[in-house]
Amino acid sequence: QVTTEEVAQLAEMRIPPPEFFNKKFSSFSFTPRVISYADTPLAVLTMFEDMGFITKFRINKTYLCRFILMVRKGYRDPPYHNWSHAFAVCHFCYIMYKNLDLPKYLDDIELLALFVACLSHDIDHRGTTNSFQIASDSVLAALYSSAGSVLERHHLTQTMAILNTDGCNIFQSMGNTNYQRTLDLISYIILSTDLAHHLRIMEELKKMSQAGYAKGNPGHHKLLLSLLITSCDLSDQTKDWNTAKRIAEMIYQEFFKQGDLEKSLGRDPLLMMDREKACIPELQIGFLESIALPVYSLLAKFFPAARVMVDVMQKNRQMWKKMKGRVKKMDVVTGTAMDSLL
Ligand SMILES: COc1ccc(Cl)c(-c2nnc3c(C)nc4ccc(C(=O)NCC(C)C)cc4n23)c1
Ligand SMILES: [Mg+2]
Ligand SMILES: [Zn+2]
Repeated sequence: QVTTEEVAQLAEMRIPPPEFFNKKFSSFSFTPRVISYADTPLAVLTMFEDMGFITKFRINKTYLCRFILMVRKGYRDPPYHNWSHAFAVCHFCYIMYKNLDLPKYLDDIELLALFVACLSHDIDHRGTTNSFQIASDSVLAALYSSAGSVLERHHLTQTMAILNTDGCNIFQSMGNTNYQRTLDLISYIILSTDLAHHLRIMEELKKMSQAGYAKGNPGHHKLLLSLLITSCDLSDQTKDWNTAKRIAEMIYQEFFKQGDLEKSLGRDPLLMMDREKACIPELQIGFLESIALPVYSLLAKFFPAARVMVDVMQKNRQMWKKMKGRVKKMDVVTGTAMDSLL
């Protein structure tokens, strides 16, 4: 629960314009992780307001404040899958809204569902993967493993639980039809944050990018919503090198903790989770080439303005290649130096 005081304190504040946080707040190059944890609820309010959602959907401001604070509280503090990640993800959704012409492709209600889903898409994440849930016979696996996307189903359940909490239902001013459609959209979008789902629809996404988007085709709306939230989920990698590198290292902190846990349980972790064997530059080059670059290349096919992020990501890949080269050389040098020392 969040306290009445916390909610009142946030609700009585005037909602500032985006520039209040930074004059580049709405640009692709802005790194949302510079906003302090304490200021993020107000920044989320600013984004809701700036996209016109509060007026358009007659959202009760106090309910919205309570909802935002409850979602923030719903996140744990693993190295990567914490509230800062959720805030970065929803910020990227906001800058796509501001810089790409999303309303030309998606309905208002789909955009609202996308933004809300970004906020809560990883809520109560434990810092371990779906396969770890299943292998460790966790409570979540017991609940959801038959349906797949174990963690994502849990994030969805937690989101619905908050919306069903007194004074948190930000959609209550909607008519029944729109209300139900919003919940259905949030469900679909959160479940589609499972990378396995994204990999399954890649072929369909490519076909849609070749055929061209048809606004009259509901299937195209769903495919695009999946692509957009995956773009948000990976968006740290579209930022400057220092940000991209720092966040990638955070992810491997989380992976290596899981690898240590698996070793202590007598199991062999994946290479990318084994701190003794993983070569982060090599793994990141692989992730950028096989997953991240195709995501933003597809995005740029629908939204040419997104091209800039492909270029930044290519530069980051070059930097990983340089890091890889340096590590290899160092190994050789150390090896030689060691021989001469011995
Ligand atoms: C969209 O859902 C997720 C869920 C969890 C994570 Cl950590 C990520 C994510 N966000 N940024 C990254 C970066 C920079 N590198 C990553 C390297 C590997 C993997 C990974 O899961 N590899 C397994 C393979 C079967 C695909 C994920 C990575 N990742 C995205
Ligand atoms: Mg997730
Ligand atoms: Zn995420």
